[in-house]
Amino acid sequence: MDAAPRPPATGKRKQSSLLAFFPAASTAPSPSAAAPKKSKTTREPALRFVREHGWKKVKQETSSEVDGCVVYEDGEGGRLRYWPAFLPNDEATRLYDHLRTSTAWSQGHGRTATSSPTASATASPTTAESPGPSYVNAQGARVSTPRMQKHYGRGIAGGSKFRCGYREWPADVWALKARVETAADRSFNFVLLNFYRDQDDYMSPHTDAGQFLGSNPAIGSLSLGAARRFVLHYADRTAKPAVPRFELPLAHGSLLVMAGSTQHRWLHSVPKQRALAAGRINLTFRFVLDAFGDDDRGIASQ
Ligand SMILES: O=C(O)CCC(=O)C(=O)O
Ligand SMILES: [Fe+2]
Repeated sequence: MDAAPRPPATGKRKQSSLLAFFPAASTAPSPSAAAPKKSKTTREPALRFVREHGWKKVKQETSSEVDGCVVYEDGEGGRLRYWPAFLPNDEATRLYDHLRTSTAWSQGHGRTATSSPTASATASPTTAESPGPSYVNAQGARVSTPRMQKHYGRGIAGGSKFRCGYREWPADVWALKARVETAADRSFNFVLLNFYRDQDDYMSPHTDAGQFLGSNPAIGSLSLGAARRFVLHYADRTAKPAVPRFELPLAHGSLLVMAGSTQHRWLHSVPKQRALAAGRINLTFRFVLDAFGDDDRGIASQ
């Protein structure tokens, strides 16, 4: 029996919370949900445009620390840096297998009603996933977050409507954080792990915004396992003639850093993807601002 049921396939879901995470109000780890499906982790060819609107490849970056970075800018202050092979293939495979089996994954519930993407991309947060009991979709059905999650690091409290307790970093994730910080040239104090068990798990269009992340947050996003489509949608859906869209397949062992004003104008998502032979784990490293952090290790540590 699958203890982590899928949301019902009730058609197209209206989207765009300002935060795509939130630590689950739930739940015991589910052995069946976290159980390996297959662990095929082949590296995809580097980078492919489906359509290119807005984002331009500006340069191939090399540094003494981490080579092989491709930089994209949207001309409006948004900046992506992508390392297709940030981790060696073997290491990425070991890490994927280890995190998949050793993490006490839980499945979140709860996303408040959404507002229009155009408004949400620029206004203060009015919508977000929250640790409520369930998410009521456009068809009125109650569904669970369509992936498994875990967070480590800084608690979020102190006035934010998003709350979670401090959770101790496992040594391997802490070590990874240091490497991502070196590449991104930023400090991080929080990580969210998303486990997409198979082709039916996904993440809806959203921005990684919220007062507790500051106005131009840098997000370090490390991918392990099956390459999934990472789609950026221009948040202004009234834009003519077409909604600009940019797409990267995030490769096994790759690192993507979103920075500058990216979160103001672009929604991102990981859609369902047919014919996938494996799961995927993504770690998004963030920096939670002091005013919203809560280091009281007694709070909601799980
Ligand atoms: O899985 C991914 O690549 C995206 C994760 C993400 O957008 C998030 O955690 O906010
Ligand atoms: Fe996100």
